[in-house]
Amino acid sequence: MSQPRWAVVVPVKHLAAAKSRLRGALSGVPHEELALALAADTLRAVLACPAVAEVLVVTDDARVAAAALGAGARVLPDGPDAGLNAAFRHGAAGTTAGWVAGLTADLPALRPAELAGALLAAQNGREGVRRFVPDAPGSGTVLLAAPPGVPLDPRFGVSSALAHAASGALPLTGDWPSLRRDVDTAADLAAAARLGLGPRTAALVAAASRPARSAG
Ligand SMILES: Nc1nc2c(ncn2[C@@H]2O[C@H](COP(=O)(O)OP(=O)(O)OP(=O)(O)O)[C@@H](O)[C@H]2O)c(=O)[nH]1
Ligand SMILES: C=C(OP(=O)(O)O)C(=O)O
Repeated sequence: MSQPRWAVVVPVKHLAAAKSRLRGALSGVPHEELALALAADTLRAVLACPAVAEVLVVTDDARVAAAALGAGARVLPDGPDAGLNAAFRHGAAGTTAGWVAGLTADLPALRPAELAGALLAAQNGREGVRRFVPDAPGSGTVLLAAPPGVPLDPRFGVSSALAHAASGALPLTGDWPSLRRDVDTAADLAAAARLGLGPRTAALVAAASRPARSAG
C-alpha cells in the first residue's frame, strides 16, 4: 500500500523577533540572515520529502513569505490569535491533505528521508491518535502529527513533550537525529553542524568570523 501524503504546517516568526536565544551565535552574520537560513533549510528538506504533498508556511514576515513561495510552499499570514500554537492551528485549518503534521522551522540539518520515516511511523499504531517527535533533549517537540479528521491540538512551548503526552498524543522515538535536532542556542547550532547543515545555514557558518561555538 502506498504511503498517504501529508500536509506539513511550518510556522516562522517575524525574523527580527525569531530565534532570540541564537542572537550573536555567528559573529559578523546579521541575526535575521541566520534566522532566515534556518527556516529555508528546514523548508528545503520538507519540500524534498516524498511523503509530503503540501507545505504551508505560516508567517507574517515578508522575506520568509517570499522565500517560501519561491521554494514551492503555500503561505498564510498568522491568524487573528497571537503565538505559536495559534499559528499551527491556523495553518492546519488551511490544509487540504488528510494527514497533517506541524513542524518547527529550526531544523537546519533535517534530512528528507528522516522526516519521511517519522511520518510513516506516525501512520502506524493505534488509529485516530496524534503522535509527536520529541526534540533531542527530550523536553520539547519538533513534530506533531494528526490523522485525517483529528484536530492537531498543538501544545508547543516549554515542556511541550509532556504537554503533548498529557493531551493524549503518543511519542515517536525512531532514529531521526536530524529531525530531533532543533536549534535554539549556539551549542545546538554546533551540534546541527556536526550532523550536516543545509546549504543556507552552512554558507553562513562558513562566512562567520567566529564559527558556531561547540556544544562541549
Ligand atoms: N508564525 C509564527 N511562528 C512562530 C511564532 N512563535 C514561534 N514561531 C516559530 O515556531 C518555531 C519554534 O519556536 P521557537 O523554537 O520557540 O523559536 P523562537 O520563538 O523563534 O525562538 P526564541 O526567541 O529563542 O524563543 C520557530 O520556527 C519559530 O519561528 C509565532 O507567534 N508565529
Ligand atoms: C517551541 C518549543 O520549544 P523550543 O522553543 O525550546 O524549541 C517546543 O519544544 O515546543
